[in-house]
Amino acid sequence: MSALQPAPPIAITMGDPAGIGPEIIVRLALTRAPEQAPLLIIGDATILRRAATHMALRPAIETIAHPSELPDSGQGQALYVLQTGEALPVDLPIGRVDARAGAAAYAYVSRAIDLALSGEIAAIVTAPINKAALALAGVVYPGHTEILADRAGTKDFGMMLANRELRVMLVSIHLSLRNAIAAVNQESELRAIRLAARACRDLGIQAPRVAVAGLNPHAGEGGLFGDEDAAIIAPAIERARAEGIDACGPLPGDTVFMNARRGDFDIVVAQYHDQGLIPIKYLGLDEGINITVGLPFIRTSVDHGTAFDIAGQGRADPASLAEALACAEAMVRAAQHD
Ligand SMILES: NC(=O)c1ccc[n+]([C@@H]2O[C@H](COP(=O)([O-])OP(=O)(O)OC[C@H]3O[C@@H](n4cnc5c(N)ncnc54)[C@H](O)[C@@H]3O)[C@@H](O)[C@H]2O)c1
Ligand SMILES: N[C@H](C(=O)O)[C@H](O)COP(=O)(O)O
Repeated sequence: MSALQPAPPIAITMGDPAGIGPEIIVRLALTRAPEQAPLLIIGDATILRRAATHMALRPAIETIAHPSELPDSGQGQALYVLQTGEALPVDLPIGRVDARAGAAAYAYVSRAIDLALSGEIAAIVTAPINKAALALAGVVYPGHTEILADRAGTKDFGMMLANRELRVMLVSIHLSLRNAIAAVNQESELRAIRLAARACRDLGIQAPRVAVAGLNPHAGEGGLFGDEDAAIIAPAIERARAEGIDACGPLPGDTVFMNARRGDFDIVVAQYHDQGLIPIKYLGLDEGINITVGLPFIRTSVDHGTAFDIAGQGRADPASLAEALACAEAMVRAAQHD
């Protein structure tokens, strides 16, 4: 896109209406400067108004039929809502798994994907969905990432979580631990290493240093604790190195994140969901974000879930959503200058 053309707006999907998504969106809007562009939300105006009322906040909440109706600037603290589907009942239970909420959350993401694929929005930022509610609504995908990748028609995608101290790319995402171990093969390793290097380059790191965490304790300790590290992961790293990627490992999973955090590596490839996400989330949910790598459009997300335990109490922190929006804005600017 030409640097002279304004980019289309970024859309935030509201997430599960019974979770903290609506309240962190309202709080985020009120942290913005009035001269900024207003937020475009794909969701439900009734539920956003309810969240604002619970918190005794009064942002302007307008509904629109298309992103092109969004004012350019001057209403930074307003929420413009692309209402998707029937309005939900104002007494929809808060903090509970509900099939109506799961179906609505899925509809918001689907609408966002349509708009991103047609170029009518520049990026998608997602507030959290609840996977149990999604499943109760009959949605077959476990999470956003799988929905986005399938709808975008790509199998070459990955989940990256990042904060100011660490970046992590996962070899597998939403699988049982047993299935995640079974999913460790040379192709899944190589794909994750390539995506990790690509994600870093997209963030402006010219020669990314990629560390690969081992699967077994002490990366197998010479075969004493399993042979996957030597038999599968090490050869995949060699293949990545032959392609020119500065990859090393497998390194013991219990210390590789510490080494990356002190600056030895730009990103760590983690062998399964919790191996990679525990170090990120342990540093705090407020700075972390989730980026889907490999899509034909930009997607960032909060690093936390629907937090049903505090939903409706006005205590949810919008910091991760603010970071996810800021990251999407930076990625849109970078893409404009490509
Ligand atoms: N981006 C996403 O859509 C996303 C991400 C993670 C989890 N989830 C889903 O969310 C649901 C609940 O997951 P969970 O309970 O494991 O994790 P969670 O992140 O919802 O909650 C974990 C803990 O962190 C707290 N917390 C989370 N976000 C917070 C915030 N913004 N401010 C203050 N405290 C916050 C919660 O109160 C809770 O104590 C699950 O269905 C899960 O799959 C969705
Ligand atoms: N694995 C993510 C996490 O724990 O933060 C989360 O489930 C979100 O995944 P999606 O972005 O695919 O919904």
